[in-house]
Amino acid sequence: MDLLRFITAGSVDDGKSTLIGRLLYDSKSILADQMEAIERASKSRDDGEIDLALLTDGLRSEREQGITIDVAYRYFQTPKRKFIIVDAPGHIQYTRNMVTGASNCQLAVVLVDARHGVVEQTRRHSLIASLLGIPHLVVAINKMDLVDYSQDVFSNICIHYNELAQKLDVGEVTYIPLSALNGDNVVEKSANMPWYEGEPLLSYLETVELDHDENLTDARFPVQYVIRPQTAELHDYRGYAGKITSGIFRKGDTVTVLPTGETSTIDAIEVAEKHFDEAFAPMSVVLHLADDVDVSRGNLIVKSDNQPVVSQNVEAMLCWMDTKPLKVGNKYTLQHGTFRTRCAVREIIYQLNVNTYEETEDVESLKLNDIARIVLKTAKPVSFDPYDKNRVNGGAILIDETSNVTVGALMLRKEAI
Ligand SMILES: Nc1nc2c(ncn2[C@@H]2O[C@H](COP(=O)(O)OP(=O)(O)OP(=O)(O)O)[C@@H](O)[C@H]2O)c(=O)[nH]1
Repeated sequence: MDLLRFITAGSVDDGKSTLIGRLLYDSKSILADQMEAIERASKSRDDGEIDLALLTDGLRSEREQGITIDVAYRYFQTPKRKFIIVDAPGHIQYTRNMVTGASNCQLAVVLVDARHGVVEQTRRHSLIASLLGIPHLVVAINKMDLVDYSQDVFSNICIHYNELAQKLDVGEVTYIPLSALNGDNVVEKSANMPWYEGEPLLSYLETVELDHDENLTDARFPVQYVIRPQTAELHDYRGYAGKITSGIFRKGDTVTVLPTGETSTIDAIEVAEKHFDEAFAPMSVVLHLADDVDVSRGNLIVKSDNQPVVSQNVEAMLCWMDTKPLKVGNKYTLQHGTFRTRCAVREIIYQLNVNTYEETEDVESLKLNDIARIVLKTAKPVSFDPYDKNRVNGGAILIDETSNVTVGALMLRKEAI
């Protein structure tokens, strides 16, 4: 069964907790003891209704203990698919939370309160979803019960959002009118909105096509370990262990080791001591090469006829996640897959206004949650693909050298001149 990993984003009080609660409740993914606890807690309410937000928030506070970055993960399953909901709470540190949670999501649910329409947070969340290259976007227009389930209200928000989406590089956008509180169009199709011809949220989540999101073209294998047994009879054995992050490798393929550029062919592909003729992302394998080339941890093995950019000058979009500002000239560690190198901030090309999407030049420093296009100079060459072509091999992070904390998320774009 396949797995859909999605993030929910919305301003405080748009109804995110209620929506997640409703999804879990109506799809019967709540454990019996959790259900009893919620029913007990809800009894104290005047209307005696079950408070679905209690379920989500209860789980959230459990998960938050001891976690520095504020993202909670929730799992549920229907007969059709498994789901992981990445729940990034909507308060102040939203950019950082959303970036942290969303980088490997295939879908984002952006909540909009039907009474308020597109607001600042909607713009910010949509921008981040677009920067992170999330291929599917659901605009969930919630609290439709408070606007008399009006088709006009829904259509106006869709038109307004569409204008915004034009300015961004967002993938597929789907609009769903719903009431998380009453359950309209969450799991069951709503009788209150007969004018809506689309599916309820859950059926959309169950059926949205995910296969074409996989990058099967660029074969990329970051080396995690070199395996070199010391026993005499195995003295020829040398394998490279790691996880294929994209594409397909076959026995006999001509490959190049980056950044050195040495070339060889694949002699064998091994998974749990069995041999295979081919392997693809996201399999963990041991590759054997025909020649005794120099390979170490952090190197990238690729097919020779499809190579990434290899450069020490890298242009990237950056989400800054530290309270200490980033300044031009500052030095950090860049981590790209299994590869690490020191780097310096060469330039801030522009800073992006997260609400108007305008670009400001002549910026010398960035503060927490800022987004900018920058140039890094690295000590060793980085072997990367543009993020919009390959999310795994185009993503990287910046680490503070003294505290060892992740301070920035990078979407690598191209070689800088
Ligand atoms: N009328 C109506 N109220 C709703 C709906 N969805 C949520 N609410 C109410 O809106 C308020 C906020 O809902 P929450 O689910 O707590 O909001 P949230 O966005 O999850 O907030 P945080 O996750 O805590 O940031 C609560 O009082 C909900 O009962 C809806 O569809 N209709």
